Amino acid sequence: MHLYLLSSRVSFSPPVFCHASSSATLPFPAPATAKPIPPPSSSRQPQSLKLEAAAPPSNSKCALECPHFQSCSGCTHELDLDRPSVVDEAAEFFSKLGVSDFTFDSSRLWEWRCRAKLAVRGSSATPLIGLYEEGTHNVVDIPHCKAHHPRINAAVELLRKGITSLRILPYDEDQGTGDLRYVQMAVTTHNTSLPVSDRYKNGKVQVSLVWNTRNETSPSSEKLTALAQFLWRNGGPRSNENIIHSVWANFQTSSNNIIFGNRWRHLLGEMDLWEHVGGIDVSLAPSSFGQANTRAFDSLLWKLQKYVPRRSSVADLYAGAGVIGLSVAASRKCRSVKCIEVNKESKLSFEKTVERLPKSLDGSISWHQADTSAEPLSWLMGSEVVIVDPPRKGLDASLVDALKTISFRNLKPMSSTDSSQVKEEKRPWVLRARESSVYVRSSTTSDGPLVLPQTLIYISCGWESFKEDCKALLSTNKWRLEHAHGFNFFPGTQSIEVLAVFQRGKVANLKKKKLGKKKKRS
Ligand SMILES: C[S@@+](CC[C@H](N)C(=O)[O-])C[C@H]1O[C@@H](n2cnc3c(N)ncnc32)[C@H](O)[C@@H]1O
Repeated sequence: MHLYLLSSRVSFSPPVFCHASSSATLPFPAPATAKPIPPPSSSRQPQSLKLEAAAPPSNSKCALECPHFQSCSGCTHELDLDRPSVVDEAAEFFSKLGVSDFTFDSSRLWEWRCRAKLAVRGSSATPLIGLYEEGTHNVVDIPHCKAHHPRINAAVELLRKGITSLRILPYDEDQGTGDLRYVQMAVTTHNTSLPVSDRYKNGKVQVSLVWNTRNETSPSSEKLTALAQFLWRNGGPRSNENIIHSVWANFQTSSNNIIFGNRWRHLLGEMDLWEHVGGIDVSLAPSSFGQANTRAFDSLLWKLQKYVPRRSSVADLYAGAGVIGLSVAASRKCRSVKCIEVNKESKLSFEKTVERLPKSLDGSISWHQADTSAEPLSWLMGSEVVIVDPPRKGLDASLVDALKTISFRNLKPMSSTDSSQVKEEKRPWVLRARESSVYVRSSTTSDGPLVLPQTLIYISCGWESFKEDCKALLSTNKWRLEHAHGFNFFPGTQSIEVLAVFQRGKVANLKKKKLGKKKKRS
């Protein structure tokens, strides 16, 4: 049994052609014969390509064929969706660092986006629902977006009808007036009442309406209720469309560019959105971070799990709702997993996900609301494996420094945050953070501070910042880079997701050590 203690710390569809192979790992480049791929909505197995530096360009023509490409800022390239050119650069980068196993996994090339935040502008008669035109604040309508899960496009059309028929006013940025500012569409593709092959295409959409009032008691809330009911009546489970999972409201009146305000209200439908990735059921509240490409994220999680030793102790930094940490807690039967995340809204989703973990797990699991840059050492000490998944800008400088300098000499500061001395902590910000932590106690105690991280797993969505962080980490010879993999998280862009595995110590030292041991034995 898990015991919770809230306690201290912180459509246009011309045929598209693309290389496709059922083989899991192919030498690159793939065979030159192009064959038609199934329609984008069908379920496809991920491909993993083993890449070498300076691989010759692929003949692949995996084309986006999106009618909005010229105007919308969402996608930056139309061809070779299966292999953005940054992959060659990555292969070369890792090869120079001595990594020989770099692979690139591609899953869905179209209809991959299961989470979208769209601006709502224009007028009630002609609403614009989409992304900004590059370099402007002009919103481009993208009803036939090829990256969106088709149910997102269907929900957007329903919303458009609702706005028009109920005369909802889209937000006017210059005046600060209007009702509806943004909409977030998040798709769950996990419906166990359907055969596995039908689940993805039959996803349901959690719609979050960002309303331009302080709260639900404001005069325009009647319109909000009417819009939610319109969506539910025409898209909910009793409708012919049956595409809406739930409707939420977020209240935001700020004049800045921040999409969401602090106040969330569940309006209709199921409260919890469940998805299944990395072998576990995960709950994703609309206010928590969620990965946009569900399928690619699932592939990454399965790969990542192999690099976490069984029964190890793990720290998951930049954890969101703890999906990565909890997935390894279950698959690797970890002794302890602690998740650290700055957004307090992720806590509830973490707790719900924990509730669905196998009851047989006996490791300790915790989630802490904290800024990892504030006292990074306190989160690193005591765990054998550290997983970092920072935003696009990369790791906080203080965390890079801590990773570069961490040694047993740092043990003293750690003891001051030991739970036996909680009463002595007087700093109000630390005490506040402690109050928002969640501990799942178990028969196994977590490691003490006398453990230093031996494995660092870096997940990156920002290639440029990753290269900088990687060079900084390797500069002191405290870490060596052992494995690297790329994942096609954002087809149509030059962004890839990277999974890099570092081990503590430099290669030369290790060899010396092994030689030394052999000599002693002989
Ligand atoms: C790329 S997301 C990864 C989330 C999570 N690993 C997942 O896959 O669902 C980065 C996360 O880091 C959090 N974050 C950003 N800066 C942070 C900081 N200084 N300390 C802790 N968390 C931070 C964000 O709120 C966000 O949830």
